[in-house]
Formats: sequence, C-alpha cells, structure tokens
Amino acid sequence: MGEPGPSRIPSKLPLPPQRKVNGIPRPKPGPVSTLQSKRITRRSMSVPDLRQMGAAPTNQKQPATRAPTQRTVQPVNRKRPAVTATAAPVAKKPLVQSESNKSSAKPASVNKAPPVAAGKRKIAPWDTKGQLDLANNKIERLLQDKENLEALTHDAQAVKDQLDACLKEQALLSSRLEEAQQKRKETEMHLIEAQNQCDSLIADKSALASKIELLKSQLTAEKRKNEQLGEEIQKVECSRDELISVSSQLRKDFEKEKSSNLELCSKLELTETKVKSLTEEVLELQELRRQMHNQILDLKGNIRVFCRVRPPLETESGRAIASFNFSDEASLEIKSSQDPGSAKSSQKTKSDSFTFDKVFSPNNSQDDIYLELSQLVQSALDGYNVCVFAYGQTGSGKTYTMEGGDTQETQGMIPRAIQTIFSAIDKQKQMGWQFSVKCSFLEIYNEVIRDLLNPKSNLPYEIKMVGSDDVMVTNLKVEEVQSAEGLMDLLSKAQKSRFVAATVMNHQSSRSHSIAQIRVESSHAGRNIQCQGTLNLIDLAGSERYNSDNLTDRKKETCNINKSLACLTLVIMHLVEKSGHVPFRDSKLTHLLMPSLKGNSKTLMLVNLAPLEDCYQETLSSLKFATRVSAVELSARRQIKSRMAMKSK
Ligand SMILES: Nc1ncnc2c1ncn2[C@@H]1O[C@H](COP(=O)(O)OP(=O)(O)OP(=O)(O)O)[C@@H](O)[C@H]1O
Repeated sequence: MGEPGPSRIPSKLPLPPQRKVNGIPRPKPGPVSTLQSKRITRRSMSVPDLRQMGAAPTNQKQPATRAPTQRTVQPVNRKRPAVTATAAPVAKKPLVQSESNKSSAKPASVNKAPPVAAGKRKIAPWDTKGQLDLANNKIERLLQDKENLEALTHDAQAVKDQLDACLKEQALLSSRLEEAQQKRKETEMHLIEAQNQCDSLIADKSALASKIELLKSQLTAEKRKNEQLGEEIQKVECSRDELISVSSQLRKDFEKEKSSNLELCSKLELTETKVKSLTEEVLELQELRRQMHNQILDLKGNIRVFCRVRPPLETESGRAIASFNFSDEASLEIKSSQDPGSAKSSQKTKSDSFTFDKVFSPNNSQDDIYLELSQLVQSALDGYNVCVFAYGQTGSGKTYTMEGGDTQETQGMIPRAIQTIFSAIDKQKQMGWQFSVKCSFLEIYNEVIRDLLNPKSNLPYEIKMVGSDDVMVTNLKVEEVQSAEGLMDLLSKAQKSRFVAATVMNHQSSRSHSIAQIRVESSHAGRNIQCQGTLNLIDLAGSERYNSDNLTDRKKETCNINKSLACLTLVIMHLVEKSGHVPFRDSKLTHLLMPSLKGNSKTLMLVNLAPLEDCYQETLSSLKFATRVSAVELSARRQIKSRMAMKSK
C-alpha cells in the first residue's frame, strides 16, 4: 500500500483547517507535526522556554558548547524534511522576549550598562552618558526585536511554505485516496471475481476429483489388462521364437525346394507341351471316334429296332403267361395256345419267330437297355438328331422303360441320358468345348399339343417351319439348363403334368404321346467346330387295337393314337426307302419330329411287350409293326453294305 517518495504520510491523516496568524494562513497545531506546534507556541514563549526546547539564545550566558546551529529542531516525522529545512534558520535568531523576561534575556554587553530593569533608576538629565546608555539599550532592544520580528517573518514564511507543501500534499493525498478507493473498489471487484473463480475452481476441483477417481479405476483396470497383455506378450514372444526357428528351418527347406522347383519347372514346361500335343491328339481321336461311332451306327442302321418283354407283375399273378423263347440276343419266338381264328384254339399251339437288332427278355435290366441306347445319346452329343420311340400296347412297359422307377437300378432311359449328357459335357469342357443344353417337354393328346412345363396354359401350340429343315412349336417353353439336376427337375415337373387316364389294361395309363426334347449345342473355338444335335425321347401312347367295348371317349383316343402310329410307321418306311415324298405332316407327331427323322438322323424303335397270354394278339401286332420297320431297314442296310463293298473294290 505504501508509495515511494519523500512524504510518506498515512492517507488517513486529517488535514488541519487553515487559519491565519498575523494575516498568514498557517496550519492548525496538532498531530500533523510536532515542530509546527512548537514553532507556533514559541511566540508566547520566553527565551528560557526556547532554551528548554533546544533553541539557541542570543544571550552570551548560554553554554558555549551549544552553538546556535546545534539548536536544530528535530522533526518528529523524519519523512518531512521540508520542515526541518525551514526550522534551521529560525533557530539562529533569538525569539521575541516577553517584557517580563527582557532583563534576563539581555545580552552581556547590555548587562555591562547599569541595569535598567532593576528598579528603573532615574537618570538624571545631565547624565548624558546614562541616557546615552539607556538609548543604546533601547536601540539594542529594538534591534533585537527587529531581529526577532524578522525571524518570525521568516518563520511565518517557512510555515507558509510548509502550509503550501501541506496543501499540495493534501491534494496529492486526496487524489491518492481516490485512487486508493478506486483501487479498493477494483480490488473488491477482483475479490468477487476471485471468489467466483474460486467457487468454480472448487466445483472444477470436485469434478476433477471424481474424474481422478474414475481415471484411477480405469488405470487399475488398464494395469490389469497391461499385466495380462504382458503375459500374452511373453507367450507370443515364446511362440515367435519358435516360429523364428521354424522359419529358418523352412527357409533352408525353401532353398532346397527352390532348386528342385527349377528342375520341376523345366519338367513342367516339357509336360505342358506334351499335354498340348496330347490334347490335340485326343481331339483328333475324338473326331475320329465320332466318325467311326457314327459309321458303326450307320452300319447298324439309322433305324434300329429293339424288342423288350417285361416281366409279369405281382398284380398279374394267376393270369396265363405267354411262352417266349429267346434263342439269342436278337431273336424271339412266341408261342400261344390260343388261336382266335379257331373254335378249338385251346387245343392248338401257335408259334411265331422274330428277329430284331436287339431283343431283351424279362430278365434284362434297365442297365442292359441303356448300354445299347447310350450310343445314340453319344451321337446326339456328336451333333446328330436322334429319336428313341417306346412303342407297345398299354401296360407293356413303355413309360417304365423311358422314365423308370425311383431307384438307381430302375431309373429309365431319360434320366440316364441326362446323366450321360452332362458327364460327357463336363469331360469335354476340359478339352476346350463349350456347351448349351436346352429342353422342352410336351405331349400330343388327340392331336392337340400340351406344354408339360406349362400345363395350365390355354395358349395355342402350333407347329411351324423354321427355314427349310427345322420346326418349332409356338408358345412352347424351352428351358436352358446348366446341370443334370436342373434337367431332372424339369423332367419330374413334366411327368406330373402328363395326362393320365384310366384304361382297361392300366389304371395309370398315359393316353398321349409324350416327347422330351433335349437340344445340345457344342462348339470348339480352337478347332472352329460347331455341332448341334437333338435327342428326342418319345413315350408313345398305347397301341392297342380298336375294341368295340371301348367307351366313346376311348374310341376317339384309340383312333387318334392308331392314326398317328400308322403315320409314324409310314414315315419311317418312306425314310428308309428314301421315297421322294415323306408324309410328315399327316400327324402332329411326325410333323414335330420331322427334323429329327429325316436326313442323317438316327432312330430307335423300342417295342415293348406284355408277357400275358391274353395280350397275345396285341403282342403279335406290335411284333409285326416292329418287323415291318426292321425289315425295311435291313434291306436298306444291305444296300448300304453292298455299296460300301463296291467302293472298297
Ligand atoms: N421291365 C419291367 N420290370 C418291372 N416292371 C415293369 C417293367 N415294365 C413295366 N413294368 C410295370 O408294368 C406296369 C405298366 O408299365 P407302364 O406303365 O410302363 O406301361 P405303358 O406301356 O407305359 O402303359 P400305357 O401305354 O398305358 O402308359 C407298371 O406298373 C410298370 O411298373
């Protein structure tokens, strides 16, 4: 709070009211300054009084040791040197003496004159010397008074100066007081701010304390984690060391392998070139095989006839079984004790022999049939059009042969062909072949086409020519499939859609021609080969003859079925004989199969026979149909063979 400077007076010091002494304003005596008060009272003081205060008298009786300069009044407040400065000259002069003290205050020289004060002796008028001394004394006293007056004037001037200084000081102190008050206010404001800050700091402190607690708990958790990590690091370091040793071992092994790898690389290159040339060879051989395979089939005949006799069923126990004799794999003899033309037929035995490309007895499995049929599937993959017909009377086993049962063993020709197609595709893809497989399933019932992949459709299905050789069915769904499973799914969908009606012979008999068409397109970019073959697997409707007992609906069905079967027979005959006009358009069946029947196509007629005695006539009828087809084909084959023999000569 204190300020540097020569006048460090407390700011609370009350300033004295100004009053005039002898017309000069002077400060009120008081606690302001001891020196001031002493000077003010000095007027009324006698010289001894002044001596007591330390002032130096002019009287020579004063002790010599006390020089007037030594009477300097010591200021009470050392901080006020201005007062001290003014006091010194005052002390040099003797103060005004009171009348009572005049005699005692008389100087030594004055004392040499007759003492005036002691009883005021009368000087005689003649005593000139005495009067002179008295006048001198008076002069001296007056001089003394004058001197004192001057001292007082000087003193008053000093007091005035001091008062001015005090006033200045007062003004200074007032401004300082204001400043101090201002500062106090500011300080109070600062204090309030500081208090507020302090409060917020206290709040912050408590928040920080809770944070610290939280952080401490986190720190503890982190420490725990850290410890766990430390343990894990140790483990990892251990395993790292192990890995380093393994790695160095592996590096050594790698170096070894690298050198052997180089050898292998050169060997691999050699092998790759070998594989390339072998692939070329394989492709050439495949081409050769294709040609040979189809030449063989040509030799076997483009229209071949197989005959299959199904075994008697459990449901047929008790019924008479016709007698079949299978002398070799291509011949069949059938005996019957019945002769419908004779009244005594039971007494006569009739025997008929037939020869076909293949004959299958009731003992032959689905596998045996497919072994022969698979060659035609291969032909379809090679780009030929193939038709496989299942022919026979109702209940003879056509559907069983084509579609089969649920087990692997009883699986029919269609699912087996599907498996063959896709396994062949998988193999040939590795040789650079690309394939596309599309399929459709339809049936012809009473000369009307139904889409088995869209059975509820009422769309019209018409057979239309595409170009000069191909046909298509309007609105028919043709699905592209990528796998055997996809095709099997479509097959089962088609099977469910087949028109099924009860017949006398077979309660689940199908009275329609069912046609599964599988079109395989293949290409080999490297060899610039493109092939397209269609495999038609046809489950014909039952071929039983017209019977007067047939119901009206059945009569119409039978008529249509027989008409289309007769048409098929006729077409086949024309094809084999290479007649100019082939009546393809006489039935929906032959019209649809036209692209697959004509040209370089291959056809298999699979005649199915029931073993029952009472089916003898129908069996005989089927065998005669098969013979007709086979006989024509045989004669054609003989012609081809003789032509080939001629060429070789
Ligand atoms: N080789 C066979 N082995 C065992 N059972 C067979 C064989 N062939 C046919 N069957 C059975 O004979 C019955 C009739 O066969 P399927 O339905 O195949 O005759 P279908 O000729 O198709 O008759 P439809 O022309 O009326 O359709 C079926 O129960 C079938 O399982």
